[in-house]
Amino acid sequence: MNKSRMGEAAVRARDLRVARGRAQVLKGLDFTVRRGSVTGLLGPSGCGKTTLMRAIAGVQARVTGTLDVLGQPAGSPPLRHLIGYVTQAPSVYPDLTVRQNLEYYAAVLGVPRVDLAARVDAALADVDLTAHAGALTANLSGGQRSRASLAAALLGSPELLILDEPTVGLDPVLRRDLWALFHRLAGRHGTTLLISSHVMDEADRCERLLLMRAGRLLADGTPAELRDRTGAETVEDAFLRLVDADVAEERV
Ligand SMILES: Nc1ncnc2c1ncn2[C@@H]1O[C@H](COP(=O)(O)OP(=O)(O)OP(=O)(O)O)[C@@H](O)[C@H]1O
Repeated sequence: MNKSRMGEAAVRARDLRVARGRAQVLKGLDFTVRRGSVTGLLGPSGCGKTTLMRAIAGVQARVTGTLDVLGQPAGSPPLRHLIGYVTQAPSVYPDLTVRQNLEYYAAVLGVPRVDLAARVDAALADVDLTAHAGALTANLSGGQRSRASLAAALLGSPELLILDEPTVGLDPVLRRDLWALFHRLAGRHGTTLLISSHVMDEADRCERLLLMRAGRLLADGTPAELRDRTGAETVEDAFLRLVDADVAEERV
């Protein structure tokens, strides 16, 4: 990415609302995600993280308000090649090997034939799957399969990577390595990463945090700011205090 664009908004939401079924699932969110940053999206199960990610990726129906992504309205066709979205469900084909999957996705993404093998090798190395390149995807563990999906998303060198709980089911060493990869992508390529997680100790690995509860944004700031604001020692405690305060306010 052009360095001069760092610091611009990768995502800008104003009064963002989403209805699913009869319920209002996102209830008027206002936030900005800076280009080239690693932002964590945290909150209890069902608070709307996946819905928000789907809206940003342009695949969510019934979105109202303003939602600009990389300077264009979410869902605009040119954004398709600029965004990598890795859902919680692996998107790789079980009856192909890992390498065949990546070759297929590289071809779909329009990677030139001469670059294809090198790109696939780099993506395999990034997610630590080189040793499993020839394995049938059906025979991988759950964590290996989700890393194969992540490798597929990396092939297109997206400007915005949206990762829905990418570290679920991974051991601490792999989690640490993946977080190092996320920061490398942001630092070296200026990629913007929006990463959801349930795991609060991962919050400290993010530059910025968006804390959600029940379809609303509870807090938006750096881990240090959130700790200072609440007087808590950990982000987990800060989050719990913010939730408790929010629940108490609702009861009034
Ligand atoms: N297809 C759907 N139709 C109707 N409501 C839905 C649908 N999918 C999700 N919801 C509701 O929308 C709300 C937000 O769900 P969402 O999946 O965005 O939460 P989440 O924070 O990502 O949860 P988790 O951490 O468990 O993945 C929930 O109350 C859920 O029940």
